[in-house]
Amino acid sequence: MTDSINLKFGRSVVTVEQAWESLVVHLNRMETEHVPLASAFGRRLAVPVHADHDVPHFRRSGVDGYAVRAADIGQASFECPVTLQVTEHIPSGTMPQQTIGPGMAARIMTGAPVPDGADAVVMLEMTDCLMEDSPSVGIVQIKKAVPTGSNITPVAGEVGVGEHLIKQGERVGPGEAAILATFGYSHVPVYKKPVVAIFSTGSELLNVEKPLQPGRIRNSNSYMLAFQVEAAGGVPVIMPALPDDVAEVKQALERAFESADFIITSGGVSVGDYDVLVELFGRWDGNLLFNKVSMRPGTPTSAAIWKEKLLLALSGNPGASFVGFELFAGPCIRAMQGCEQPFPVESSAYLDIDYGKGSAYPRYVRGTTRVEDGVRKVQPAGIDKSSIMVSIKDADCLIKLPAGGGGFRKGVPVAVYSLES
Ligand SMILES: Nc1nc2c(c(=O)[nH]1)N[C@H]1C(S)=C(S)[C@@H](COP(=O)(O)OP(=O)(O)OC[C@H]3O[C@@H](n4cnc5c(N)ncnc54)[C@H](O)[C@@H]3O)O[C@H]1N2
Ligand code: MOO
Ligand SMILES: [Mg+2]
Repeated sequence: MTDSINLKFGRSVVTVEQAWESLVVHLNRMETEHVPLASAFGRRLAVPVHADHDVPHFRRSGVDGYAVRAADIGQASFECPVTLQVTEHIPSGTMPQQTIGPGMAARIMTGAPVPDGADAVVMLEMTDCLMEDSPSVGIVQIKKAVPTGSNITPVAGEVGVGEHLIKQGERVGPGEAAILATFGYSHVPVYKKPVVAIFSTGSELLNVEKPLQPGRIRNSNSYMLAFQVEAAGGVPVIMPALPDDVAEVKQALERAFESADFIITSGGVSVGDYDVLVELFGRWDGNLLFNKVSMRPGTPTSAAIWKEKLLLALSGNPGASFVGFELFAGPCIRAMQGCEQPFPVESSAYLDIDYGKGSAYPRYVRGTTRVEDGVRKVQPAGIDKSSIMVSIKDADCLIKLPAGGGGFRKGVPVAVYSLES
């Protein structure tokens, strides 16, 4: 009992940044697996990607037209076109058969290999095709002079062999998919997604399908957290909500640790009589990393290691759970999949309202940004209380307000952490 009282009231506080440091050293990288490229969206690469060939790997025409020798058409104009002999037609995907000599041209399509001897391509609109009686022979009139190199992408003009293209740990999005496909990754080595068990604690919680009962509420945090897990790239597993019973909570967590890579709980971390996580940490046989963070909401956020796995215990108030997840759990899920910079990145915006409340600890206010006349402005997404659930949906960032007494005036620049959507 004395221990748990100490844990409740005698907690030593760490900063958000110190909490980050203590978390990263205890995170385990996930194993890797190969997934089909079409299923790799949002996954994190387990290897760096280098070019194993040049792009393009042949001299590529950028337009539909005629491949020519620029010197041959140096005097060409609409009034005085230059006539060239057409040697062949080159569709995309076929190799030219003939070298372009003086006085010759080849009809060529966008994306096709430029024949040897040619050093420019003239757009079709600048030409007149004459005597096109056979597919391979004809005469063309060129009505415009173009400089050497026109409309040709040289070999390696986009990417040279050996070039580093994507870092290990980067998330696969549309641009990465294009690169991976270009270099033949039909299957992509990625980190496995961490399986994240989500427990809400509290005897007041009703399952979502249950009718309301006096004094009881439906469990909303588990679903909110599950979607946050998905957005961060993990696999959420919503576990049955736990009553305020230490033995039951301990047993459920120990069982979950057998299959989950990471456990998140919400509720039961404050100083209340039934705050079970505090009781549990009081007799914890693992490593307690922190149990108080200098932040609002979520001051009693706690983290512990048990058998090399991480347990993050978030405050039960919905706003505190949401913010605690974004500051700590999301980064952990990203780091477990090799993300090099998993923590929120700070940018800035101008505060769009007076914010009256000072705070003993830095505040991480759920915020909504907008751009007006090119200026990024931000304001709280709703009533800024950690018990308020309904405005979480409007938050696209966290506004970081430093600790201090006086509040903040409209128009001051503030630090903002954008939330991944
Ligand atoms: N004497 C003090 N009381 C409180 C303090 C304090 O410093 N001294 N801190 C307050 C702050 S701040 C927070 S945040 C909460 C933290 O509470 P717990 O983490 O112990 O969470 P609970 O007591 O279990 O629940 C708090 C609140 O949130 C509701 N809740 C919990 N789980 C869910 C869920 N899954 N879905 C929806 N809502 C949930 C719960 O019903 C309570 O209303 O403590 C303050 N008190
Ligand atoms: O610290 Mo409580 O977690 O503000 O909302
Ligand atoms: Mg409580």
